[in-house]
Amino acid sequence: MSTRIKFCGITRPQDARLAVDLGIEAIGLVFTRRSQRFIGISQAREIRRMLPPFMMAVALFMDDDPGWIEEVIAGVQPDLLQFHGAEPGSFASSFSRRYVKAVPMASVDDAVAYVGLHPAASGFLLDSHALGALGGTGETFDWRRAPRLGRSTILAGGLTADNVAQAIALVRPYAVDVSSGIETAPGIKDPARMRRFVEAVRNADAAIGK
Ligand SMILES: O=C(O)c1ccccc1NCC(=O)[C@H](O)[C@H](O)COP(=O)(O)O
Repeated sequence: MSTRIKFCGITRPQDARLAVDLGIEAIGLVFTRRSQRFIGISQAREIRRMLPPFMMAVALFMDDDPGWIEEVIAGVQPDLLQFHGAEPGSFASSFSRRYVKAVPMASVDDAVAYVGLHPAASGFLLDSHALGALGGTGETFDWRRAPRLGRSTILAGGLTADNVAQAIALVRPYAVDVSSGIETAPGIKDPARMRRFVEAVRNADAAIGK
């Protein structure tokens, strides 16, 4: 089973188009207003419409107001929600949509216990940031701390074309998630880096017989 790929923090149609052409599985749209990668509903809807069947639009939130989350769901129709804050499981599952919970690895000692707080989550995005801090920083964490969660493991935080092979070999994640490692500036993706990242993941899979 090949390693799935998600490009997070997409803000421009041309970047979404290349993501489609590269055959990756998902793009992330950031709806938390504090982010430099924030995207509004009308732009997000335009990008959402460009996605072919079986490619996901993931809506990212961080301790956002439930009214805003409902507005995004109604306006964009994301396939999956992704929560990066201190949202309890009851809150995350109250939108009747599948969701992924980010695990703030800088603040979490026992990732397995943290995961247990979200029994309804479809997956867990292991990210480098601390609880309450913004993601998309380009920082890595010690991959040896990654819990073994099988198909629920999404590895994130500081991945690039240069280090993703090592990360895949060590963690064997279901999917990898990248944002700043394929950018020239926050929210501005770089076509060459996007291509190199996908190539590096494909080569890493081949090297471990995946
Ligand atoms: O991207 C943001 O600005 C952001 C803001 C608040 C919470 C999460 C955010 N991003 C999450 C991601 O883009 C990724 O899931 C992940 O953190 C990877 O980022 P990077 O280290 O830049 O590859």
